[in-house]
Amino acid sequence: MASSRLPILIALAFSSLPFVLSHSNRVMWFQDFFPPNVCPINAKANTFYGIMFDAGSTGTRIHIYTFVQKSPENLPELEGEIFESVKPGLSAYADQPEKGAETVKKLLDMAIDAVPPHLWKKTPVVLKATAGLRLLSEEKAQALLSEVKEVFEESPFLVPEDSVGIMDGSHEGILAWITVNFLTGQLSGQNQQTVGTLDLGGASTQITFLPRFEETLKETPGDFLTSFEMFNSTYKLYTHSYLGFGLKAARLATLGALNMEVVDGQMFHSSCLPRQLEAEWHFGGVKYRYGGNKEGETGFKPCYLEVLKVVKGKLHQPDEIRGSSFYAFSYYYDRAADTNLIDYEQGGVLEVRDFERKAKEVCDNMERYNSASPFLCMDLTYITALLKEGFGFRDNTVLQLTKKVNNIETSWTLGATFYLLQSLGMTY
Ligand SMILES: O=c1[nH]cnc2c1ncn2[C@@H]1O[C@H](COP(=O)(O)OP(=O)(O)O)[C@@H](O)[C@H]1O
Ligand SMILES: [Ca+2]
Repeated sequence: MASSRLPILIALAFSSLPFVLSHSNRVMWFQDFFPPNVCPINAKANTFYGIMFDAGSTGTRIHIYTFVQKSPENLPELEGEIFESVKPGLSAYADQPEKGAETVKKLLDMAIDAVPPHLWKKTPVVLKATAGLRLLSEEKAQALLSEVKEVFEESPFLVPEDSVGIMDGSHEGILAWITVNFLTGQLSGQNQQTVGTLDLGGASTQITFLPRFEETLKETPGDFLTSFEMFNSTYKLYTHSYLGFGLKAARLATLGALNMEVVDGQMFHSSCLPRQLEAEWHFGGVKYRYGGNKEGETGFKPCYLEVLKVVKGKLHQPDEIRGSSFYAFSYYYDRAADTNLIDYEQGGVLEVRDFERKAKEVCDNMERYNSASPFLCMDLTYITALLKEGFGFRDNTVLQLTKKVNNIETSWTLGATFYLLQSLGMTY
């Protein structure tokens, strides 16, 4: 595991996050962990762990973070991460919650191997679900979550209150922003130049940035702005999570199948798909049949018009972002890597117009790209439309495509772990 030696500098809680414990709780926890007069001396003795599950719409992932407290007066440092994932996500087990929880158990077994036994009881484990569970009925989502809670309670780890739940979409954006800006060193020291973040999941998408202009704050709807404190600064972030605008939900919307009572055998067509295609697709526990326009048009132009209906006028467009550059990950990264716009391991820097160029290339030569994924044309066209017509980015807006920084995944889970540890008094 590579050591990134990054001090945890996230010190305070969101007023809106339900993570705050009483002061007395915090002190107790801390005393238990580092009893007075028994100051840990070697690095091993002062290592601690945090386990955060991301129950995403397309997969479940475990992030096991290792931290080292070098000395009592210094802030803990992030030492590394163990990451593993399984597909499909919990929402695919909407009708078999026990089976869904088994996938979590398999991942949790990794943590049993990774965390030394004497620290199990002091290692917190938390699972936060995102858009996949948000889209399920309350009853089905709760059934899944309570099975997961049971798995946690049967494990040897520390199970805090609220250890299993559905995360608010705005927290998803803010926590990812904290992760990226922490990993890139923007949250410490002087001359902070924070970067905005774009996350494209399967079922929802988030945009988050720190507005620089008073004008942006004035023209932004109140529920797109969240304040929180870190060190002695207050950050007022612009963030929004658009449910139903993730890449896979957008496929359904483009096909006209999103939120539809799908009749058995019903076929959905699109000009974004290879003409002769006829196939089935399972998403969120529902089976969809889809195919190309056998007789009608196919290719980039008609596809863009179809996709445009999904995004046009549906998203707030802050003027300020047109000239800024953003970090983009998740499906932005995956689709850019799939089409060699960036290196799969290294990531890279792109402009919005690169996605459009690639979308044209793929959509106008659909049969050639068919083998990789029949949805490649639709996905790239959606990304292009989302960036340009949805958020209002310019053709030359720069995107930094990133999967990992210092060998740590760029995921909201790290930001969430900071808050978890904070709430347990393991950082200060
Ligand atoms: O920690 C991570 N590392 C790498 N990729 C991730 C991680 N978390 C999410 N992803 C990416 O997120 C995308 C899927 O989104 P997800 O399943 O989280 O949907 P949701 O956010 O709408 O619930 C995929 O591109 C997947 O590779
Ligand atoms: Ca996600």
